[in-house]
Amino acid sequence: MRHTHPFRSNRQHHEPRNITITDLMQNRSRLKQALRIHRLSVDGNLSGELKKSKRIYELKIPTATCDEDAVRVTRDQYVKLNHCHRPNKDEVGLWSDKAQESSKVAQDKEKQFVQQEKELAEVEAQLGNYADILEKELSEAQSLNNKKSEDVIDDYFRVDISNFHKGSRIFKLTTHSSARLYKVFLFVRSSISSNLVLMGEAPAFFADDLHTSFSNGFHLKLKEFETATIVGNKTYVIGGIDGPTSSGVRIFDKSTGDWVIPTVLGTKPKAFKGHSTILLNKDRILIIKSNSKSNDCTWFLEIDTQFVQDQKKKFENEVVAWSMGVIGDAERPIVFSGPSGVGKGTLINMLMKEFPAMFGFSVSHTTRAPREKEENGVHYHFTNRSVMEEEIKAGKFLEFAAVHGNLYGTSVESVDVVADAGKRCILDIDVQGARSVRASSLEAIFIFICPPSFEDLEKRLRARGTETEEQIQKRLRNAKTELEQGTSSGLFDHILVNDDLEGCYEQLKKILGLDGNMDATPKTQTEVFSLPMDFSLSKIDEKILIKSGNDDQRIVLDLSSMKGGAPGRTRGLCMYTVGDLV
Ligand SMILES: Nc1nc2c(ncn2[C@@H]2O[C@H](COP(=O)(O)OP(=O)(O)O)[C@@H](O)[C@H]2O)c(=O)[nH]1
Ligand SMILES: Nc1ncnc2c1ncn2[C@@H]1O[C@H](COP(=O)(O)OP(=O)(O)O)[C@@H](O)[C@H]1O
Repeated sequence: MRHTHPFRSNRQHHEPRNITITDLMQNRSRLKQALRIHRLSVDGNLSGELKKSKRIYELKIPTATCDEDAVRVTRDQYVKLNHCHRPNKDEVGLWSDKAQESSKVAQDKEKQFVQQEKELAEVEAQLGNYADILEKELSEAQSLNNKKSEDVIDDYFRVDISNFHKGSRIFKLTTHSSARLYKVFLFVRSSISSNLVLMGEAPAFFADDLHTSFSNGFHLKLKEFETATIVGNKTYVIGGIDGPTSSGVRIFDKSTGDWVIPTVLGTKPKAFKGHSTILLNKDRILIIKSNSKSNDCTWFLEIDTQFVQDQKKKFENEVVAWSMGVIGDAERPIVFSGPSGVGKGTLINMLMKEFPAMFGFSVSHTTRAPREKEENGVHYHFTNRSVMEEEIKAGKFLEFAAVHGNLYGTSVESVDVVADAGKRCILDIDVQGARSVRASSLEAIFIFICPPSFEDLEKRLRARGTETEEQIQKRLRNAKTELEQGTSSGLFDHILVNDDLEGCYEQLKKILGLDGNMDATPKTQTEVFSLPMDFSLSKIDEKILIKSGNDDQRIVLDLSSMKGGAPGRTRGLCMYTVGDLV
């Protein structure tokens, strides 16, 4: 039986065409010869689809796979890349430089962002270089084509540079059907290592073992522990085991036919095996981890919440954000603001000393120098401006502001750490920061502390003895504005005058409901139970039923009091087991 040549263009058919493993294997030696490829991998992990539409071919390769490949190749310092293009001396030098850059990047996080940008520019430049090489080979191939008749590979793919853009690792390849070389260059940029890896041979792409077919008309082979959730034109593939090279989330956009690696914000769940998902309100995906404890099984991937929409504008890319679900109604965080020297720190210390199990302090980042008794990681995370600016760009901060000539910011993590300890979070931030937090999903209580008079404030600031005269002057100047804004903006729920310290502290406790006889233990603790390995999820109103496949265990996750969300925790969840579902 004459086998149809899988790579030969067929001008009669403009239907999508898949290359099967069988095709590939049968043509292997010929391919290798024609391509001068030493190794043609037919790797079960790689799958893709070769689609023909008029004269445009698209090669789609699951990006997570590319990622892993990319990193392996990076570590091997390019040697393994030498499959289909024998690099010249300059190129080898270039790539080993790049490999060195990669380890440097890993060691030196400070330079990561700058490095990424630099590398991206280099990739773009290199794409230009390779386009020239490809162009040359194309004409060679065309002349070959005139000499030989049969037995040749007659599709030639050329990287269409216009399709290379940030965040996407799928490249459209344009065919030149008269050419005799089949060669595909994959240009892959790894977002984590910020290194790039270039040039592999065309991996095996095949379609005969695709086992997941989606109603929205594309084929996708999911890896183990991956789930796919369809939201309109987009399919969110969430990875169960999250390697260091993968964001754990990739999105297939049906309208463009492209895979997109989104910018992932928030603290993502640690590696887990197995999970189920269910879409909520089209703006977030609920993820329930298998084989986990009820206090650590619920996560949300926000895909179109207000926060995510705002971030999409900022990053000009697809954005998703993780938020961990917290069972129980964790108490609202408390934001303290007030001019320098008013006594915020003093009041906060009193509160934390009297109720150590109840409150946790959000340790801010700052670029100001530490004071004599201040400890890194306790009073502040002391950092420098360039690092902090990079981290701000990377979305690490819930809020940040320039105060008295320095940068200050609350990282998402600093608030999460307190919530994870089951404690109520206290933030000491300026008025600008308070405004940002008000606009966020943190749902805090806002308390502004005033001095009895400006003279008292000045006295306290001088008596503290931690600032130079110049710094004191600057703080006093800023205090005027802060006092104006704090007392008139309606931003704060409570305004306390710190005249007599003890009196002020009593008032504070009253606001927080701590004045009577009360139990000063955290209120978030609820019974912890285990979730099964296999279960199904169904949604009934605002309740999610988690039903075990093996036994009669039924768990209800009640989302009716759900609040908060990225960039913090999603709180107010209630989870309980039931015998019979009513
Ligand atoms: N926006 C914001 N302000 C902060 C943060 N941490 C501290 N601040 C504010 O920065 C200002 C200066 O703080 P600091 O240098 O410790 O001086 P102090 O106010 O005199 O104790 C104060 O108003 C703090 O409330 C933060 O993470 N974000
Ligand atoms: N009610 C008060 N009366 C007098 N001194 C106070 C009072 N509250 C705080 N102080 C003192 O004022 C100084 C500044 O207080 P601090 O808590 O460091 O202010 P902030 O954190 O707002 O900058 C400290 O030396 C503190 O002991």
